[in-house]
Amino acid sequence: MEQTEMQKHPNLADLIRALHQIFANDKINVDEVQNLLESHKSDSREWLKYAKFDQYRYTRNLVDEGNGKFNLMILCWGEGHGSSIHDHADSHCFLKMLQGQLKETLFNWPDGEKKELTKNSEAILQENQCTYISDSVGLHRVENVSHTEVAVSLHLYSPPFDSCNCFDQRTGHKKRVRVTFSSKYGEITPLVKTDFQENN
Ligand SMILES: N[C@@H](CS(=O)O)C(=O)O
Ligand SMILES: [Fe+2]
Repeated sequence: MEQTEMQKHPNLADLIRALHQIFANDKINVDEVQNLLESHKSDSREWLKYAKFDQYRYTRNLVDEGNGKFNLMILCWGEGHGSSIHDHADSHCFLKMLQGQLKETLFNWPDGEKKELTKNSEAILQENQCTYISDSVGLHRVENVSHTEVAVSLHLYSPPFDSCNCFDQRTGHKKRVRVTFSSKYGEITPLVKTDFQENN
């Protein structure tokens, strides 16, 4: 069959349809999802309505609830915004860059009580790149280290979750936090409490 434009570079609507098909199966292939997300080329006209920035912290904006199988969301990172070191509640987590760059630092799970978390690796994620993490890979912190450019990323979590653990780098101490949405389907959600703390 001839390769259509949709198969090579699905637009956001095609991408969401394809994700629904993949996640209708119980067993998912991480490489397949990662390749699909990477094949999508970011077009800000498609996601601008979800991109709600906050002055003080990164925002989470729900795009699609994936038939209960996954949550797809757009995260908006102002200059210098970053997440705490956290896990992903036993879910698969795909992070695809839509605009700008983010620094991802991987940490190992705490090794015993009151010990500093050890860094595993760090990488700068470039526009359209897609990376994957799960609790079996480790913990991470994500930061927009730029002082002049914002960043926007697309995240897919399966199964969806509404809380995860944040970790203190120096002691390894963990704390359960709820994760919430600043907006859903392009509409601001009222009374959103902050969860992850600013790092910078
Ligand atoms: N996992 C984080 C974003 S990131 O730092 O990967 C969240 O869902 O808010
Ligand atoms: Fe994360």
